Amino acid sequence: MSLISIKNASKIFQHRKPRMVLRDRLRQFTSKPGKEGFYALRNVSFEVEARESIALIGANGAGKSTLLSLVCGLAQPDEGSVEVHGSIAPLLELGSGFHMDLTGHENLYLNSAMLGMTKAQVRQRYDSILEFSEIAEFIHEPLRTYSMGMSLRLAFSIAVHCDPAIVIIDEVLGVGDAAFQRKCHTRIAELRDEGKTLLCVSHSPETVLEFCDRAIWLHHGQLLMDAPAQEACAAYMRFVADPTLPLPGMPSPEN
Ligand SMILES: Nc1ncnc2c1ncn2[C@@H]1O[C@H](COP(=O)(O)OP(=O)(O)OP(=O)(O)O)[C@@H](O)[C@H]1O
Repeated sequence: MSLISIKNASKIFQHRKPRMVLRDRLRQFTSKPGKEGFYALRNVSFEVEARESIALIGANGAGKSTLLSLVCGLAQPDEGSVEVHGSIAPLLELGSGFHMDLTGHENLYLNSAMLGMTKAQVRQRYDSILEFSEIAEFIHEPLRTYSMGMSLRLAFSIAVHCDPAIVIIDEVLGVGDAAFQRKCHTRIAELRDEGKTLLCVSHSPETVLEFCDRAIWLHHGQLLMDAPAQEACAAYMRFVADPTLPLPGMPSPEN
C-alpha cells in the first residue's frame, strides 16, 4: 500500500489570498479563475511509496503549499481524494501551536503532544530536543521573550524528534542562522537515510537534488511532470530561463 495516495485531487478557493492579489493580477492572462472558483490545485494524482523522497517544485502560487496542507490534513480536497497511511511530522508553519505566554519548556510539552508524542516519549527525548535547539538556557523563559529564530529552532527540534513515518518540509530549511541551517540539512539527510519518507517544497534546485530522488512539477495547480529529480529540475529550470518554451505535456504556444 502507498504511504500517500492522491487521486484527481482539486482544491478550489472562492477568493484568492489577499496577499497574492497583485501577483495574481499579473498572472491573469494565464490562470483560469472561472466562475466556479479558483483552482489552486486541479486534478492532481500521484502515489508516494515508503522511503521515497519527493520534492514539489514550481513557481510562486503553483499550488505546492496547498498540496502539502492537503497531505497534512490541514485542508480537505474539494474534488478527488488524498489518503495518508502513517504518522506525519509537518515541518511547515513551524511553531503554529506555540503559546507566547507559556515558557519554552511548557510549549515543548504541548507541541510534542500535538505532534503525537506521549509524555514518556517527550521525557525521554527532552535533553536531545534541547541540545539540538541550542536554546537550553532560555527554556524556562516565556516564548514572547524569544526571537523568531529561537522559536523556530525549538519548533524544528521538536518536529524532527517525533519519529514520524513521513516528514513534510515547506521551505523550513531557511530556519535560523547559517550554522543552524546546516544542522537542519544534516538532520533531514539523516531522517531520509533512516528510511523516512520525505515530501518537501523548495525553490532551490540544489536543495531538491540534495534531498530528493523524485520531483513533481506543479504549474498553475496542475501536475506537469513527475520524474527523477534531476530530470524534473532540469526541465523546470529550462522553463524558468525561457518561459516561451512549450510545457511538458502541453501543446507549444504556436500550435
Ligand atoms: N487560503 C487560501 N485562500 C484563497 N486562496 C488561496 C489560499 N491558499 C492559497 N491560495 C491561492 O492558491 C494558489 C496556490 O497557492 P500556494 O500557496 O499553494 O502556492 P505555492 O506554490 O506554495 O506558492 P509559493 O511558492 O509562493 O509559496 C495561489 O494563487 C494562492 O493565491
